[in-house]
Amino acid sequence: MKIALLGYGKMGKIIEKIAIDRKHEIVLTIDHDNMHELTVENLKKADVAIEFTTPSSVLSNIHKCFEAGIPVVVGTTGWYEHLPALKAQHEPNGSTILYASNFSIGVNIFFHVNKILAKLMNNYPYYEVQVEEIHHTQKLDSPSGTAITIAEGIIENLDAKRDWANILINDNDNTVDDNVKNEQLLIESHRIDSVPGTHTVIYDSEVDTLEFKHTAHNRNGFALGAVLAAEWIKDKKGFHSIQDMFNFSV
Ligand SMILES: NC(=O)C1=CN([C@@H]2O[C@H](COP(=O)(O)OP(=O)(O)OC[C@H]3O[C@@H](n4cnc5c(N)ncnc54)[C@H](OP(=O)(O)O)[C@@H]3O)[C@@H](O)[C@H]2O)C=CC1
Ligand SMILES: O=C(O)C1=N[C@H](C(=O)O)C[C@H](O)C1
Repeated sequence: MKIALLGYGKMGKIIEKIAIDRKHEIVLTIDHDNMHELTVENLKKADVAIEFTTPSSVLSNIHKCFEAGIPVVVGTTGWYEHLPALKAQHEPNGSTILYASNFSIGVNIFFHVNKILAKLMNNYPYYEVQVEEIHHTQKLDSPSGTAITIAEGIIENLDAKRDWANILINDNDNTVDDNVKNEQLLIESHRIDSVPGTHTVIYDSEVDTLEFKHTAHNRNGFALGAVLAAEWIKDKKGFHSIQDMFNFSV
């Protein structure tokens, strides 16, 4: 499969290696300093594009891929508020995209179990729930896309929570935000050195604490998931989330 790589940072470089190991060919690599090469003509040389850039560039990159008529796998986070409008405008034209706040298999299992756990916790209202995410200090968006997906999974299934609120906590800052209302699910974001991504759902009561946690040891799981997604989407049409690719059952 011929792949166009949009974004050649921490993720782009690992994706390149895994794609080559899986016998794919990288026919175009776009980074900040050669953006002029991101043309419809160049994109048409690829079967699929994989996009891991920044929240401010992702939308225009998606539009370029749609214009070129190639499917695009999007890992960039921090842009999902534009998804409904993008879908309404482009799905009817047969444009193809697969997006995920997290491509790792472990996190997608986590998403699934998180929903089941939230439903169960309706029976135990004396537990207060909170989401915590920890990422490296270069991360541009907060809360993380993964934390938002986790929060949405809880809000869909736990009657006590209606929406989420975020606080970004700096090292050694124990500020508690009084503005978070009872019916809001708190997402606490921490930025520490080079942490690849840690997410925890915490149910706390007076007598005990229940913690459900995913820790990424490195970025390889995200990158492999993105290449698998590119293989999956190559001959499909329309708007897909990664849930369409995974089919969990027990
Ligand atoms: N869904 C998932 O599983 C995962 C998602 N992510 C998300 O992916 C995104 C990228 O992460 P990461 O690789 O760690 O970030 P990096 O900052 O390491 O890489 C982003 C790269 O994109 C480049 N870039 C900036 N603007 C453009 C543009 N217009 N076109 C092409 N390239 C551009 C940057 O160049 P320069 O530095 O010169 O500006 C940089 O090299 C983030 O949004 C992150 O949250 C990350 C890991 C997993
Ligand atoms: O920026 C990152 O690094 C990551 N971003 C994604 C997110 O926002 O959830 C996925 C992963 O946690 C790493």
